[in-house]
Amino acid sequence: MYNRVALIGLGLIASSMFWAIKRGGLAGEVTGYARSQATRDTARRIGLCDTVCDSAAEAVAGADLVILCVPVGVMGDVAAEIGPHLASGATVSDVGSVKRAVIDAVAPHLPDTVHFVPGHPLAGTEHSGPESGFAELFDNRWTLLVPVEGSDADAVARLRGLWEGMGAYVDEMEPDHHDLVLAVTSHAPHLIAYTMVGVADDLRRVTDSEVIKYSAAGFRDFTRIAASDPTMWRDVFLNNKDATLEILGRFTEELFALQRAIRRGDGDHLHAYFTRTRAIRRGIIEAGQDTDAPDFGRGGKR
Ligand SMILES: NC(=O)C1=CN([C@@H]2O[C@H](COP(=O)(O)OP(=O)(O)OC[C@H]3O[C@@H](n4cnc5c(N)ncnc54)[C@H](O)[C@@H]3O)[C@@H](O)[C@H]2O)C=CC1
Ligand SMILES: O=C(O)C(=O)Cc1ccc(O)cc1
Repeated sequence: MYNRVALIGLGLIASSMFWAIKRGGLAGEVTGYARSQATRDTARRIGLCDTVCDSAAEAVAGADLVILCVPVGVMGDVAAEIGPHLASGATVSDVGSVKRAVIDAVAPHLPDTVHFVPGHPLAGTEHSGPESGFAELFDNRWTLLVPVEGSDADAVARLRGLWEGMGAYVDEMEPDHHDLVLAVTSHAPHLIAYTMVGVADDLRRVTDSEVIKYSAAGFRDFTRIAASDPTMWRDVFLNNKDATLEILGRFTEELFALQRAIRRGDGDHLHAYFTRTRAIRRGIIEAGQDTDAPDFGRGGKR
């Protein structure tokens, strides 16, 4: 599908992309670059990328697809570094969890001769680094492509084909809408998990290790999410500030209302609220929107 793909930043997402590209035979050659020597050494040792380059400029030279797989806060710096070395007609994409800030940071550094098609795979784990990737990460998960004004339709279609080849379902979305949707579905939930684990840690003196020993599914999931990479998540919140603050504002209002219901013993309020939220989960399943369901994607449910 592409002759030469360059992956910049060799962590969870880039390494998963590499293994998925190899699994599907989707590119002639894959080059890679990471800022730290240690990451490049690890990548070479485990056979991650056909060629690991010692500079970003070298990695992107002659590539017809370049994908920025670095934390959101450094996307602009990396774009400035590679801009002068991009091949004419190449597509530049990214996998950042935030889209508007990345577009604003990256676009000014790209020459007019390349196509910019931002993207975001809605798939990940709490692990990071070059050894954490696996070919199946994107299987049956959504990837959102977020074309910018003037994005070339052929470049978008070709990139869609690559993601589908890596096992993903693909949709397109407008950048600000993406950031609001992700604030609800991913960014605010991560912050809530971080907070809950922080609260448990503050209580450590009182609870000793019982919180960990007896943690039921809910808290266990929070600890998994709260183990995610601190640099990545710092950058997500600093770069999706408005949407995250909007959602957290609504969240705290609802939380206060539930808190008051508990204090007042208002069981009706609690029961009505939990009934409504249960219907949302059932709605996801009944509408055929659960990508984990065995028949998802068949029978026109997508
Ligand atoms: N981890 C996850 O679950 C998901 C992450 N993303 C997004 O994907 C991107 C990458 O995330 P991960 O692969 O999880 O991160 P990671 O921490 O596993 O890897 C990031 C890589 O970028 C390198 N790097 C950092 N600064 C750099 C620079 N200035 N120049 C070159 N390389 C640099 C690091 O050395 C590392 O190899 C982020 O923008 C994140 O928001 C998207 C979907 C899921
Ligand atoms: O591990 C999890 O539960 C995740 O939520 C993974 C994830 C993290 C960040 C993204 O932008 C997309 C997916």
